[in-house]
Amino acid sequence: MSETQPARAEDTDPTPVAEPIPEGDDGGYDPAASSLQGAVDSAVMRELLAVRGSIDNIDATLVYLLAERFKATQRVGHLKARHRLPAGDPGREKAQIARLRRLAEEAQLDPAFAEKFLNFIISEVIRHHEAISQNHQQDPARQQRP
Ligand SMILES: C=C(O[C@@H]1C=C(C(=O)O)C=C[C@H]1O)C(=O)O
Repeated sequence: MSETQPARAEDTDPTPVAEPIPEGDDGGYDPAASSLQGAVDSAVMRELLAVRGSIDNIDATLVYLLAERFKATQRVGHLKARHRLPAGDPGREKAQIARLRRLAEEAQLDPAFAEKFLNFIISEVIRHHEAISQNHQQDPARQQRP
């Protein structure tokens, strides 16, 4: 950059930018990995792999969705820690579970599974909130506001 040119945003912006993932770099993931390779008819294998392509897309979406959900619940955790609120909120959970069970029924998903899945996530969230609260009590000044 010459002395006379104004600084560009990319020269001055301190926000770290993630390295772009090179196209086609799937971390060595083999979508055709299977213990059935060679043991099933090739047409059946082709159909299986085609459906598995959709499953892979759905699983990737689930990871992104969960990452966003945990970002949101981390914010709730910091808010609760700052205001000394309890990690869990059973009243809220009861309402969420009833709602998700209804949605699951509409979507032809087993409502018992939907409830188990939500409870599994919530228990992890509560664990995070307890840790955030402990850290906050030990060192309130170090708590960042995400
Ligand atoms: C995220 C919260 O904290 C806990 C986790 C919840 C969740 O993961 O949905 C719901 C209620 C709380 O037990 C909250 O209070 O909103």
